Amino acid sequence: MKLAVIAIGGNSLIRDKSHMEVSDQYEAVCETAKHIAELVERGYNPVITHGNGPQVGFILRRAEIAYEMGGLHRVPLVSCDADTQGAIGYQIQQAMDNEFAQRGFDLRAATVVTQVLVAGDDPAFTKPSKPIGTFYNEEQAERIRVEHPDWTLINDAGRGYRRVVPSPYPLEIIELGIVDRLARDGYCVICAGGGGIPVVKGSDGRLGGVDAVIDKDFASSLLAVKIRADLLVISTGVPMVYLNFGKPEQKALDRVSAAEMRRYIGEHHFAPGSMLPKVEAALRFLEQGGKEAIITNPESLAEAVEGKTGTHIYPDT
Ligand SMILES: Nc1ncnc2c1ncn2[C@@H]1O[C@H](COP(=O)(O)OP(=O)(O)O)[C@@H](O)[C@H]1O
Ligand SMILES: NC(=O)OP(=O)(O)O
Repeated sequence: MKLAVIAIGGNSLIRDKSHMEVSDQYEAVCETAKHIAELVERGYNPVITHGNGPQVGFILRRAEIAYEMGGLHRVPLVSCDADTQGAIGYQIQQAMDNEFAQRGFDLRAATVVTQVLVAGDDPAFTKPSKPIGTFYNEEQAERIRVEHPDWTLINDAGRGYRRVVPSPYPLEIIELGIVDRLARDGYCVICAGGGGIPVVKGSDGRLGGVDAVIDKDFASSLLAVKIRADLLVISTGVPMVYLNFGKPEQKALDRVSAAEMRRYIGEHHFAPGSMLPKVEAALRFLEQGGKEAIITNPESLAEAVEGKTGTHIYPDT
């Protein structure tokens, strides 16, 4: 069986502002699980990673409000990262197991709490860039700037304002050996949730958590390289990547070489913080031995793997 790393976007698990309940997310997870199971029918063992941008922001804010109101303790961002691995991992694991049982597959899902090593002196710690939590409109953003002068807000790809936190680059997946073994033994592994729980190594070799949110596309790309995956699939809110996205002359990309993609990056076709890291993550996988990367949305997964839709990126020949 071939190994496919499938990275599910945090935003793609939240359909819209009127569907923000945990049950709504579970519905989105179940829908995505169906499409991932279709990949098993096409000969792939899925290794599933997921984002946590919206969810980690909600958890952090909930804890801050409880602290501000008095009575409850603070919760560090790194603990919120770990919480998202448990909560989202639980939903994906249950949804995958239900799907496998219904289809009569002899396959089980297993979630691995995953730590990812980052550099303590990564410049990202002084330049917050990872959007988390709620999208705010202009008026709300103005109020937040006054009420929370310590927050950094950015305009997230024209979709609204969001709080940003440091996002250091993933260097090493601590539980890689376990993930690799489980995947090669035929388990459907869910790991590196939210890009992994960021940790640094002290001079004594001991690991310790740091407050940040790693980009799950970069972590997924590192994972795909290290487990020598046959395919990296980045599942997000759009069926394909576009040139001139959102403009009348928008053009979908179906099959492109890494060199072409690099040229489009230079022409600023991909929004930083949303599509750009996905394209860069795909390129990193291809530069380090990967044969194919696909960017598409959950409902198009099976058709994309069959080459009927999605954006397929190939290494330079
Ligand atoms: N050139 C582009 N082509 C397609 N989508 C783009 C492009 N530039 C920005 N986007 C936006 O990026 C989004 C994916 O980023 P995001 O929602 O942050 O990812 P995630 O699904 O990992 O949470 C798409 O849904 C789309 O709205
Ligand atoms: N951690 C992370 O990259 O999450 P999103 O995919 O939700 O942005």
